[in-house]
Amino acid sequence: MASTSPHFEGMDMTDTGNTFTMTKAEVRQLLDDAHNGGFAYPAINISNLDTAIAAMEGLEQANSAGFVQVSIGGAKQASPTGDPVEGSIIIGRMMRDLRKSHHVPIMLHTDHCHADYVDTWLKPLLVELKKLKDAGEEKIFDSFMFDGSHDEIHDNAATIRELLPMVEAVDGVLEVEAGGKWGGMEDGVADKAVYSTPEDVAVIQQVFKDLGLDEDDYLLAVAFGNAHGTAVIPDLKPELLSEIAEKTGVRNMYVFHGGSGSSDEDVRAAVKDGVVKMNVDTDTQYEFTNGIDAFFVAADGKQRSHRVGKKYFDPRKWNAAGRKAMTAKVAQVAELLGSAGHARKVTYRSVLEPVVAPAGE
Ligand SMILES: O=P(O)(O)OC[C@H]1O[C@](O)(COP(=O)(O)O)[C@@H](O)[C@@H]1O
Ligand SMILES: [Zn+2]
Repeated sequence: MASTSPHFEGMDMTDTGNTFTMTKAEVRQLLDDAHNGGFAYPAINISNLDTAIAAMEGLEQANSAGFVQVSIGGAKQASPTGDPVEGSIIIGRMMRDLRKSHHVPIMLHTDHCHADYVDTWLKPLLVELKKLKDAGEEKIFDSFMFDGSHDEIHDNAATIRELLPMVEAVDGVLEVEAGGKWGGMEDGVADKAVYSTPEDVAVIQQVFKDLGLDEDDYLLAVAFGNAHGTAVIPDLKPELLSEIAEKTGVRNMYVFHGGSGSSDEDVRAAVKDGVVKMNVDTDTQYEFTNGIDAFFVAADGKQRSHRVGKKYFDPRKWNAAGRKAMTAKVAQVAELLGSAGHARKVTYRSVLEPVVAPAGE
């Protein structure tokens, strides 16, 4: 039944009955906005309260929608026992609460789950999230990434086939990767650039088609010479994205992994060639820590004095400096990606309202 979105002003769409948080249909709408508008969303990795606030504040300041995401490393860090499932839920609930203080659409995402972690992270997490959903708890994550790019393409496809119903069951969107055959520089596996092929992408597209989904229902990372971390990117070929779209006959919702360290020119070219989401971790980590570093340089050693150094050694003070520097970087990424100024106005359920629906809602 067509009705107005509970969260986006003036948006006509199918009402999924989910009055809590962003629906899958709304995520799809945001991706469509980016593709049609020729821009991409920042996807910022976070690992704690301060980095989460910095990511969300940066998006808000830029008036940009975006993704805030947690990797397995971030999730383990957030768990007192180092369990990534527990950590994802802890940090996911925190992110869900934090975004309610903002007015831009913020999608909550779990980042890179390699095939090796599917059984210990993504699958058990999806099982737990379904239990929480069935108990009436407000949705936590909007999307999930499975990275099967290290596997042979049909093994990659088989895992996607297994995961999709589990992701659908929690109203989520799946991000997948049709990488160079064995991963490569993009995932820190090899030291040379790798490139996805239209044939590999077609295998992945078929999995979704078979399940009645189209290319706007999922996110697709491909290897086009990109690299995670601090690696320099000498052989980026953004034009490969357009080429694959043309050869496979569909536009694809492309994701740029390892956005850090890319030149502005390369990023703009990738967006022009169809990227709608760009992951950034290393560059925002760098800004956060450098903000803190500058704070301590200015403190000039006073933080070591128990008697006079309180306004320097108080963790709130130096974390605030890191947060401020990272916020500015996130806003800058949104400007570069062109998403700044394009956010739909969003209304989240208040953080003061219960996260478990009263019976009958
Ligand atoms: O393992 P970490 O440090 O949490 O970060 C990993 C993440 O970095 C991102 O690729 C972003 O890449 P950059 O760090 O190169 O910006 C994520 O997609 C990736 O999974
Ligand atoms: Zn990747």
